[in-house]
Amino acid sequence: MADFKQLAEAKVLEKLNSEKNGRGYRKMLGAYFKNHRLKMFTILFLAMITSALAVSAPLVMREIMSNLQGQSTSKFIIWNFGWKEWIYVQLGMYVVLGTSVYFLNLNVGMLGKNIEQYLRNEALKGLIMQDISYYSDKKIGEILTKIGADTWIVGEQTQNIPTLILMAFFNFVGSSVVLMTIDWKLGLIAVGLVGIGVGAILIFFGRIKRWIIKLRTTITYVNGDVTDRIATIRLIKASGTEVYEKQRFRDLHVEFMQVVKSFFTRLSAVLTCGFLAVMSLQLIILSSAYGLYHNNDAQLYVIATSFLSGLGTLTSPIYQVLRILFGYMMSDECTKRVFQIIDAPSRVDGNYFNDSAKEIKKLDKGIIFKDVVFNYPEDPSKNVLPKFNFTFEKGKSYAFVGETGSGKSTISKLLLRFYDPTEGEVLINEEDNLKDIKLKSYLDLVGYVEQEPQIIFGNVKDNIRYTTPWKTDEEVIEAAKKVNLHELIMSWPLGYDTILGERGFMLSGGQKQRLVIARMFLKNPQLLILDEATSALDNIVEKEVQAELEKLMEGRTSVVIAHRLSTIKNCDQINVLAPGQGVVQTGSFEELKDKPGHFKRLYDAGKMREKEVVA
Ligand SMILES: Nc1ncnc2c1ncn2[C@@H]1O[C@H](COP(=O)(O)OP(=O)(O)OP(=O)(O)O)[C@@H](O)[C@H]1O
Repeated sequence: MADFKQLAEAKVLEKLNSEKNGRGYRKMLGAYFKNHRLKMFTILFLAMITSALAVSAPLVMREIMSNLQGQSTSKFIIWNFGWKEWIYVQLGMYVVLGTSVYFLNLNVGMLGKNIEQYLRNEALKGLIMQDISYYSDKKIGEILTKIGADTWIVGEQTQNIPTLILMAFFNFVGSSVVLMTIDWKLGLIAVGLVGIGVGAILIFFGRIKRWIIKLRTTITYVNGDVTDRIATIRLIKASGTEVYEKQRFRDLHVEFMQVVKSFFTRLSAVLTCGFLAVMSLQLIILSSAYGLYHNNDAQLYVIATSFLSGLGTLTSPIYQVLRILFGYMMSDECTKRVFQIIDAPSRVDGNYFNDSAKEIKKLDKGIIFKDVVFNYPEDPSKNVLPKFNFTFEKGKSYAFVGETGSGKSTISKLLLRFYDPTEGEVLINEEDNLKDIKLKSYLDLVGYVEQEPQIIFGNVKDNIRYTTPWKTDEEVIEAAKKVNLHELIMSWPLGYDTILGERGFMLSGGQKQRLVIARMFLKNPQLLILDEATSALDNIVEKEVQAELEKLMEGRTSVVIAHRLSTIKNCDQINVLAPGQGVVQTGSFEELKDKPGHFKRLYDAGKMREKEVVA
């Protein structure tokens, strides 16, 4: 656990050093209001009314008290008001105040939620547009914390911050004027003391920022860890490590609670100081009032009551500034964290918004890897594919085999444009650089089946037509029949409307893979990429699924990546890769199996296992 503390500390330092780069809360809110001026003015207007009415309450109170004391009958514009009339004025003010408070709450409530939703949408857009390498070094739980909790905090605080700022300002200015009008000497003392209090808070809060960063970093780390463990629940269940994990979670939260405690110790200290300052202020004002007017009881009574009522509004900025600063710092930190996602540059631009990029309608020629060199951007010093020239002719099937780590899957990732080549080009239809075309138009022509079938949360129908949502129910059923899934699906009470579990728990490995193949039948791609599509299946199921795949491959350009040589026997060309060397052997299965070299070694090594299947 010690490394966890170091990590949080290191992150805080890194954050404080790179602070200037992030888009913070103020900038975000400013940009939002620039596009929503009406909303901004409505909130400003309502806050002004609310605060004007709140601060003028002591003035009306003074009139009521003076009239009750029989001191005067005041003129209000043109009428002479007695104490009863002033009470009606007060009641009328409450009605207007209530109405403006209602609409103010409604507007800022909606503002908060709109901002939360805006940030969440932008972050999700950023995540979807990211290239695959973005996910290599990030925990899903950490990303979810930013998308879920951080945007929520910004939304919640936004409901309070703009109103609090306006209220603090209007309350301070308004009640200063009112109190000075009532008695300038006492007013000056009160305003001066509140000013000193607010200044002290501002100085203190500069120091609390570090703790806010630490708090968010720590909870993000904890959430990342928890999500990661839940995702590997099978490993925990299969290892019987439940008790160990329970203790681990507890330890993790002990660390978190230590950070929380340090934070709240500091926050409580400043809140207490604020509270004591407000209390002392009342005492100081009352004593000063007594000192100034103890000879005149009636005046002392009027001034003391109206001042006490006004002091509440004058001192409220102390609490409001505290809440503003806390909320602002929290939101600023959370906004910066969300913008880390939104502003992260993607290494691959799929030309989704580039209207001048070419659309590919058909794959009517081959695909060429021209002088392709590839190193993963995550590990740029390691060369995975040295200079590599290769042509995938239209309609032919190509297999890539080789020992683990030789770069087989890398070829499929380059064909899918998960990555761009470090050097060289991938040419579609033998002439268009994959980097320059609209990626979606190309991917619409590509089918991809990988080892881990991707089942989305939803019903069977929607899963099968995930890439082709316009296909009819009949076509979906036809595709399911082709992969021998129809009867199984119909045996379920809800048939094709059955919801598949979040990660497809209801299906066996072979059934999931069949469902993905049905998806491909429906998509009818012109280029098919099978990356270890059957390697997670046992021999018998593999044989069945392999038969479905061979049906699917018929007449299409196919790229098959496989460990089990039985699955590539019928491919037109087999290419053997060696780590860091690229293709070291090429030929048909029959040509290569007896020829001394890499393939024969692989073949001989797997012979015992392959024998029953290949024969
Ligand atoms: N995201 C990545 N970042 C850095 N290096 C990677 C990444 N993915 C793969 N590699 C490295 O690239 C090399 C080739 O990986 P690749 O997955 O293409 O091998 P493979 O032949 O498909 O292996 P296997 O048969 O085990 O699936 C390996 O050394 C691997 O460690």
